[in-house]
Amino acid sequence: MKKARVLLKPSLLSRATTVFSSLSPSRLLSHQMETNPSSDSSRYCYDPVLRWDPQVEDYFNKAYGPDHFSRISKALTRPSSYSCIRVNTVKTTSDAVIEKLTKILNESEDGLKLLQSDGSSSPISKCQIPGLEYVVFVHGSGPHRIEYGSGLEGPPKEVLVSRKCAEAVLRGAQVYVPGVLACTAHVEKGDAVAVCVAMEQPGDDEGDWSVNMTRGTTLQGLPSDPFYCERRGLYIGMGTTMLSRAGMFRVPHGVAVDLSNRVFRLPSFHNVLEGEIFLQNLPSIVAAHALDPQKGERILDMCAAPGGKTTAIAILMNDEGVIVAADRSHNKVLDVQKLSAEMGLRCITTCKLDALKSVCLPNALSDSTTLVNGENIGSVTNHLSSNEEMASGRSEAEKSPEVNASTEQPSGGDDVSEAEIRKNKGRLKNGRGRTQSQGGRAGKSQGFPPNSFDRVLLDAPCSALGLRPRLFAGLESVISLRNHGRYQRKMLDQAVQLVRIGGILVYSTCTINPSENEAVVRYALDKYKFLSLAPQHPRIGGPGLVGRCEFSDGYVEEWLKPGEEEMVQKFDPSSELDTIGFFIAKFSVGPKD
Ligand SMILES: C[S@@+](CC[C@H](N)C(=O)[O-])C[C@H]1O[C@@H](n2cnc3c(N)ncnc32)[C@H](O)[C@@H]1O
Repeated sequence: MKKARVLLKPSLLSRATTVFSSLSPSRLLSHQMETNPSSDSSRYCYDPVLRWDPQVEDYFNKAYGPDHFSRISKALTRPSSYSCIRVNTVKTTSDAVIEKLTKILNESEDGLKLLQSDGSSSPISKCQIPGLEYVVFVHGSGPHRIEYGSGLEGPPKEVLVSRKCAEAVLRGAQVYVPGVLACTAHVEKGDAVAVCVAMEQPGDDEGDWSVNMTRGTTLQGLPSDPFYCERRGLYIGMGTTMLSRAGMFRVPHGVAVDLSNRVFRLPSFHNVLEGEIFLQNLPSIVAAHALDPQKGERILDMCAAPGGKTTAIAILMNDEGVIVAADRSHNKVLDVQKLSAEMGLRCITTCKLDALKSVCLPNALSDSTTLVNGENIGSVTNHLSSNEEMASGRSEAEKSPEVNASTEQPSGGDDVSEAEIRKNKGRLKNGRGRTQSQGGRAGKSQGFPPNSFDRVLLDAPCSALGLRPRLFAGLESVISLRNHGRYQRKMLDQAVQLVRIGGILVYSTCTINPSENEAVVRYALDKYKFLSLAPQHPRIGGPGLVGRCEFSDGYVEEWLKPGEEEMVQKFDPSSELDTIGFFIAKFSVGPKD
């Protein structure tokens, strides 16, 4: 087995000093206590410091103020203190779900720990926010102080896991075999081990970070071990090995460590009450409410996978109307289909579509062929109507007056022949457009005509710098953060065209980065004078950032203007709501010139 390389070469020390400059004084002091590891309580604890690119840190310090950004940065390293569960009200009720979850918790060891941690009161409660009573919270606990070395003369045996594995474990997952990178020598099945995290370290080139460790490395529990210093304060729990050391690096999957004593205790509801509940962050649920979808409407979800918001919207519409759930990735579209089928939602139609090419120009499509959910619907003589039908999953003849009333009919829609309508009617009766019957194929779309949706959700791909827990953030530079914003503006340019006059456009991201939030809103309002910010219900997030930021390279980024900040919702991970970082803007679409 190859030996792990020592990571911090002398030439890198100056950079490493910058990287570690934000270490707390107690952690700096504990660097000097390597001689007696087992008594070093500041080593065997969970006290991570999130690493940022220095220029990004500087930018966020300017945007939020250093104290506030330091609180945000700390909050990002912890999981939210509760799991948020959206109940599928098409299938069940929150009371029924609470009853079932209580039973599940009472019957599991982890669940019992949660019940005990909170005295006599139940860790399960209904959300008190008006309109969100179908959301259920299961409260966890932590951070807990864990005695890693109690009763031991030397340091505890250790299992070192990847950062991604650790982030999942902090959310309640088990320690699975593929996440294990290194382990102490002579570990047998049933041994007590401390689990710690291998964090990315700076590489030779600027902005280059890697773990740089061979999987299967043997740890000696000595300061000469790879990652010895870097593991300080990165211990996430104590557990029992389910495999010997050799087994951990031989078998391809399975649980490596049963982590019974965790820094954070959060119930894992993986595969529980499938179809009846969906684990979803609170701001994502609020984003679906901000769209305010109405029964019978036609909605486009431009970046839909895995379908969390799509299904939330479908439930708000009581599964009546049409939601086109699009995503660039074929496999991810299949995930949306699977989720919709599990939840028993029939109003969702899926398609593979690049959001940057969502708008089709009628003259470019006269002889094109359109696939819907994997089925060829033939040459499109009138693309407008065919796309409309694709979105609706039914022909014009089948539409209820309610749909027609709430939908602006694009001109030329009645050019479709009677024969075409009859043909499609028959096909649709057999279920075309129903996600459940697709058998693992995602239909391609060539885009939609302008003004063809009542509402559009653009839940844009983003830097995800609001997701929690996050243990590392060094990969984003100010340039990459700006580039995310550019990509999102291009998507927004498409979204704006697809919403009908009088319709609604919701833009959301799961990042704290103003370049992807306030700056995108500024762009939209300045470029499209027919857009205006609309009030959101419920509004539980905080205000957006007002002002601008001037960068050292001369680039100026404009954010919100006074008066606009209360119209958006910015979810701050360090606030009392204890959510992920998230941003929602809702636009009304006025007459377009
Ligand atoms: C933030 S996630 C969406 C989460 C989803 N709305 C939900 O609530 O479950 C962003 C999605 O955008 C998709 N995506 C990225 N670039 C895209 C593009 N150019 N066109 C369409 N989808 C894209 C990704 O595949 C990813 O699934």
